Amino acid sequence: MNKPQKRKILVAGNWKMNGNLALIDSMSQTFATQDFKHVDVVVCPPAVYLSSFNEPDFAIGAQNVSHLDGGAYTGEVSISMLSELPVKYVIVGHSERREYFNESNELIAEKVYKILECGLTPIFCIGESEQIRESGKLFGFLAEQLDAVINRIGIQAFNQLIVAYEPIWAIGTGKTATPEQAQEVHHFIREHLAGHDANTASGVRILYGGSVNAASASALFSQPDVDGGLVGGASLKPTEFVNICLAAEQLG
Ligand SMILES: O=C[C@H](O)COP(=O)(O)O
Repeated sequence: MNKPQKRKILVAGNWKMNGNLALIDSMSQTFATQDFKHVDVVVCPPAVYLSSFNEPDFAIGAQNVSHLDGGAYTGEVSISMLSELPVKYVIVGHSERREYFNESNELIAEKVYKILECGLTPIFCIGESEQIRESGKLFGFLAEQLDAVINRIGIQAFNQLIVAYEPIWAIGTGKTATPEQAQEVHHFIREHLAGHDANTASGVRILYGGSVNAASASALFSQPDVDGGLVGGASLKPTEFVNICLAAEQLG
């Protein structure tokens, strides 16, 4: 099924704390031979490499930003600093930030606010652990994550951001959600947003993340409410990542 025109498929590669100058080189060379028209491609390298790409074929995203504006905060990077770089997107709320750096729903909502205020596009991640899913609290848990942003900024924030649904049990495990599992949750997310504003809900792009690879991409991205992917491990392999983007291109 083709996506509505306004929901162009987006494929974002999140390198996490991986990669080096050699990977930037080989990724750029691999993409230089491609011409994607029906898919937006984003590469999110570690912060030190955000200025190292000279690649017109994909956009650049940061993996994190501070909620603070500037000052004596060793190690932090502000949104105004990112906005001086060729950065269009910022991942926010990734489960690894929530778990290892204690980022709360409220802090994440504040970061989303800062990113939007500066005119960049948040890739706002939500997702549940296996334990939450098995306890039957899945939808309530995801609703809380969404509501933190709605309460801080309003539903209109979702006109300018991208949601990424990443079940934690599928991240880096090789255990991809089935297309049906992904669709069920993406549909819930869209319905939840529609409870606030139907028009906003129908336009928001919702990516799936969790062990996406070239073999699983097409079935996932062809689900009616799945508008692309946030790809971790497979985005570190240029040919595999291009093949995921090609699968998306064919659905466009
Ligand atoms: O941000 C990307 C996700 O955490 C997915 O990672 P993965 O594709 O390695 O499972």
